[in-house]
Amino acid sequence: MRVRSLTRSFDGRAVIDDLQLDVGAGEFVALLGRSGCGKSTLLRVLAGLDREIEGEVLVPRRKAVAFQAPRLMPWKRVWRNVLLGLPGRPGRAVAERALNEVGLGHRVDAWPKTLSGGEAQRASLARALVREPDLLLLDEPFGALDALTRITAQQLVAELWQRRGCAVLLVTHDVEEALLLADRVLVMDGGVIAHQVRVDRDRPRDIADPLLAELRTELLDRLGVKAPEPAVHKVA
Ligand SMILES: Nc1ncnc2c1ncn2[C@@H]1O[C@H](COP(=O)(O)OP(=O)(O)OP(=O)(O)O)[C@@H](O)[C@H]1O
Repeated sequence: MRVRSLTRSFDGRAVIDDLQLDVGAGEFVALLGRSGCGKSTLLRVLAGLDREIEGEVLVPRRKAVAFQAPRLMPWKRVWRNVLLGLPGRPGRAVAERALNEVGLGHRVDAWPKTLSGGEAQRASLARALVREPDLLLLDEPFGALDALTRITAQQLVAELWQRRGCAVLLVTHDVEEALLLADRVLVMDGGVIAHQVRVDRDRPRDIADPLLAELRTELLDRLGVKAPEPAVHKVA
């Protein structure tokens, strides 16, 4: 994926302002930035949902996006939601395969309102996967989940990425999540990618790893947040 001199303005104000970005095939990139800095705007442009732009955006034809809110149609069963908008007339088996892949094989016929938050997010991921994307765009997909569900969902995304080999661009507010998952972490500020770090570590990663701790401090500093002590997870 290649973005050159991208500008997107609202009411004469450039939210994205001459931004450059490259994401390699199969690369996992996380995007951080203060609230309102333009992360979602960038993702919408990359997803092809917003074309009122200047500049050059080259993204794979096969791409898929999942948002923080799963956006399932309440009047369609889960498997039909997964196939929604897919070209051709894909059969139920296609949806079943994707739902199995995200651990939701037992909820194929469920109605969306009967799903938990984590399950709905999995359904949303399945809907992205049936598109067999070369680029998966994730806009805070774990933002609304409780801590434990969130960790499971993060592991799932890591697994899917490794299995599928697609590039991922993950928008998140969580510096630790970015460091645990991504090859590269970007900080958006002033309408551009203002800073980036490479996370040169095998997976699974440990947030207590000194390199990650160092990068965490660097990123929090860039985000203008004073680094709190790392959270200690205790099991009683
Ligand atoms: N359709 C729109 N019309 C006018 N302004 C918009 C529109 N979409 C986004 N903006 C503005 O663009 C700026 C960036 O918004 P965006 O949602 O991309 O930020 P964000 O970094 O994703 O924020 P958050 O982390 O809080 O989700 C904000 O000031 C927002 O008000």
